[in-house]
Amino acid sequence: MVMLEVKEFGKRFTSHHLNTTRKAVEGISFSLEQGGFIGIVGKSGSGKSTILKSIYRTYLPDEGEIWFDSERFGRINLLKAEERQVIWLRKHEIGYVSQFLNVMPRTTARELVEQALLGMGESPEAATIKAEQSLRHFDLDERLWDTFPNTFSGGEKLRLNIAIATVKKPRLLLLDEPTASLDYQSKLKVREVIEKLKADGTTLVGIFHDLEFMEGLCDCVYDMNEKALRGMPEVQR
Ligand SMILES: Nc1ncnc2c1ncn2[C@@H]1O[C@H](COP(=O)(O)OP(=O)(O)OP(=O)(O)O)[C@@H](O)[C@H]1O
Repeated sequence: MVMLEVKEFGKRFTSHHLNTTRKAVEGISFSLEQGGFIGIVGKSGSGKSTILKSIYRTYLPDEGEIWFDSERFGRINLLKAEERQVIWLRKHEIGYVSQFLNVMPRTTARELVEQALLGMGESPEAATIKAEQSLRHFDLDERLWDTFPNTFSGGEKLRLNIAIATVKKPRLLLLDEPTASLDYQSKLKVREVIEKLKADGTTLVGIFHDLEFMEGLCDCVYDMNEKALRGMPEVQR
């Protein structure tokens, strides 16, 4: 079953102070089966993040179509989805993880994961149990659960970020260079997390600068330069 289908997608940005409009991305087409993992590769500024942010509707795309197989709304074009539908999809079906943790200040790690579950309609009791399971699953040290994440290390922030995004078991998870600021050991942890998600049947689209990191994880890559899908390239060692 096709989970995500991007057709002739394009996005322009307008600079109001310069009174100019510039095409950042155009002619992007690919599709992704349920449980698949596409890595997007291409040079800096080629528009990789713009694609992910448009799927998540942080950006409102202005060309083409992005079809998503939603449990709630059926096949839905994310470019045309209403604001209330987008909010629902973000709460329940589409997760987004970057290297940055953008969360409510003065809220503990445990509360952040619980809030994601309460937003989905879980009872407070179930939210407490599932939040703890998720924090444990992603190896966040128990001593950190009731503290504020602003002092967490890069790896700890990322694991919390992934716990928040995945606790709702999204059908589609978008990974926007989550490992960019991590050391090798922390990257290995993220790899394990992604392998677990894949094993659970989550569909993934990810951007990673490091091709070696993607090897064996992605089923194929979308190359922004060639504007085509292809198998994983051999990594030069
Ligand atoms: N909000 C925005 N307003 C104006 N221009 C933007 C905006 N977001 C992205 N751009 C421009 O769109 C182009 C694509 O940016 P994008 O961040 O998608 O590239 P990228 O391939 O992810 O780059 P990198 O690998 O360096 O992160 C760039 O030229 C960027 O300057």
